[in-house]
Amino acid sequence: MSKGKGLIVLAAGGTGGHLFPAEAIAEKLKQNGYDIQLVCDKRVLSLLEGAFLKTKTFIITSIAPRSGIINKLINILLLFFSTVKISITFLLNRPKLIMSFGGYPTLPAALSAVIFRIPLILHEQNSSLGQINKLFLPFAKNLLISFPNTKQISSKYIKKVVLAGLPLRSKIITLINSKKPEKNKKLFKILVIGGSQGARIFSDVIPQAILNLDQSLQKKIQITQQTRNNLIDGTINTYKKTLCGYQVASFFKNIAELYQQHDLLIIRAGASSIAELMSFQKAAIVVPFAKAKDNHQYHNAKFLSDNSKIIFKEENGFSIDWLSNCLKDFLNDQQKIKNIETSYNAKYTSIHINAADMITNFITSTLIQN
Ligand SMILES: CC(=O)N[C@H]1[C@@H](OP(=O)(O)OP(=O)(O)OC[C@H]2O[C@@H](n3ccc(=O)[nH]c3=O)[C@H](O)[C@@H]2O)O[C@H](CO)[C@@H](O)[C@@H]1O
Repeated sequence: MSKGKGLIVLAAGGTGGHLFPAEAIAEKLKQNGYDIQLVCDKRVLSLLEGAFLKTKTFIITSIAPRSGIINKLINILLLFFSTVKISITFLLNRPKLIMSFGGYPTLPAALSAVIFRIPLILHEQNSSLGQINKLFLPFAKNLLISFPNTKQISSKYIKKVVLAGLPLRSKIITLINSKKPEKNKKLFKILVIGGSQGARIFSDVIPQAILNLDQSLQKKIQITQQTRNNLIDGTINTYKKTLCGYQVASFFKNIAELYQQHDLLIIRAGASSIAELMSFQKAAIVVPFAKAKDNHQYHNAKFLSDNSKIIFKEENGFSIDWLSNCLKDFLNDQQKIKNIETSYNAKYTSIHINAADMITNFITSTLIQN
């Protein structure tokens, strides 16, 4: 039973890219006296932290989304059962509002919201509208978008669309607003992040590119790399052949400190990574995941490269030779880092920093109007 201002359900699943923006909103809504419930799938359970640690969580059942008709049928059946279960909890708990962050694990909560006529607000993290958000847009009260000119939104629903930005967790905002640490002039620090799940291409290319450099340049590099569990040993084995300093792990919880401490980021173009990069205004090489649905990472990276001088490199051009030359250029002229850091279009550098407050106010006023 709700003790505070009422219950709000947040639906997010699949990856950190969906879960972390929801966590940022949960923090704010809790501070504002709302009770929160989370609907997610089991793939993100290991990522639950902060506001979600003490939040009632409803786990929807599904299997990994693979191609093949049998897999699809099983998933449809499991999603149907989850919808029935969630509908029952909605009947018992009567949430005031459902906010859905897209991805198929949000389907049961969004569908239950439509069935019981509970106000539904959608949040789209990417520069291109995802399938599940597209499906529910006709029924939703509003669609909050993270980037201007988000693609794939039918002009019929344009009045529902509000540019809100991508909410960042408070532990990240605190560091964005804090004093930058002094730069270590002797070392060139590189941070490699492949989204919440790591990226194979970074383990295939980056250690070899560093090995290709002269030893005098290798010595100047300190690299912190996130990669998949099964790639950690291979990645470390190549770094052992170089003279660079290295740290390799499958996930770093202190991501904001790492952004602050490093000179150059090599990252995928997941929406949260892009929003964090824009907010920290770091030098970066951005390599979109070519198989992302509707090529949404390409569009995220394109928006960023249209509004800064970051290096936008598609997967097919991200080769060992190309990266060795690129790193050589940075090591020989570190002014290049400064040039990128100062190139961000000021119009968009604070949008994501303010997004959690903006969205919380939006939800509060939506509830007052109802
Ligand atoms: C492969 C894929 O399709 N990924 C999608 C997924 O996000 P995915 O989780 O891959 O990527 P995002 O960049 O959106 O989010 C990653 C988040 O994890 C954090 N992080 C990452 C590594 C680490 O060691 N520590 C850490 O804290 C990052 O700071 C960031 O907040 O959903 C996003 C939102 O719909 C999409 O834009 C991405 O394209």
